[in-house]
Amino acid sequence: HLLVTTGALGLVLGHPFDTVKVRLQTQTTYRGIVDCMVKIYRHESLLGFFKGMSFPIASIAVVNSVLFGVYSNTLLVLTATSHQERRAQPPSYTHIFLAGCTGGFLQAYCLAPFDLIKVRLQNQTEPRAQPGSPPPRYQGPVHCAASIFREEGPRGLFRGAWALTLRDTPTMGIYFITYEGLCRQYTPEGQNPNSATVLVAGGFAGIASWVAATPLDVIKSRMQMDGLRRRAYQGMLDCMVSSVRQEGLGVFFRGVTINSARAFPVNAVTFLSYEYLLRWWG
Ligand SMILES: C[N+](C)(C)CCCC[C@H](N)C(=O)O
Repeated sequence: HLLVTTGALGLVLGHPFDTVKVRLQTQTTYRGIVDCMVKIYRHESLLGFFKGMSFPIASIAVVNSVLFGVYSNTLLVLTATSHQERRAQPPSYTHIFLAGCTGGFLQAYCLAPFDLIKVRLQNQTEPRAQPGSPPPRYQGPVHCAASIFREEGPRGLFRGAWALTLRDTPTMGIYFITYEGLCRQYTPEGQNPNSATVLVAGGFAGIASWVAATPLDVIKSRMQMDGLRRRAYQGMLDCMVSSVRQEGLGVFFRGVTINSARAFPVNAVTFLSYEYLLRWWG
């Protein structure tokens, strides 16, 4: 329950940052972080920052269980040491990286439809239902899922899933390597890292992996928005090429600043609850 509660809390607090990131990556109307925040607040009120939040919250438990479950089981298979023995016999960084990649690969498939609906809802700029004004295209997460299914077919729900998988497979390896590396650096041999170490290592793991993930994150978000009206991109490669042509190489780092600010607290609490769970039940 702790994993679920703190994970959800981190997600709620981090969501406004995520919304600004997604808008900066997929829309050209904003000049920067502050401009985007001011416009959202003016046109959509505070509620605008929380669009698309319910599905990520509903799915975080499943997605994180898949990620951390696959990660620790892959490590178990690779190293043949249990959780209890792990502090005495720490796994190699190669094994950590491979286990992280495996976890990232499998969680990406669970995440894909939820992430798609989140991005579509976050990009709706209409203010909340006002009498007289036309309603937004999607009325909520379930309506959004049903509309995508109807308009774009069942495969439509997996739009951008390939880019998401490519984004997450190596960067989840980086995520766990950074976390383990920092923990080992600041923990005496054979001991468990203390809470402060876990928080800081988790926070930096979040930042490091998100910085590495940003180029494909931009492409992923753009692929997910494609198909809404008419298709603009032939595929992932075409999306990359035309984005760079139109906006320069800087396009690959859209939203990296605001996303890093979000990543630190969110991933600090994620790893803290992971460590507590391991110690209680591991
Ligand atoms: C691998 N990648 C960098 C994409 C994500 C790493 C952190 C995932 C975490 N649930 C979060 O929302 O921050």
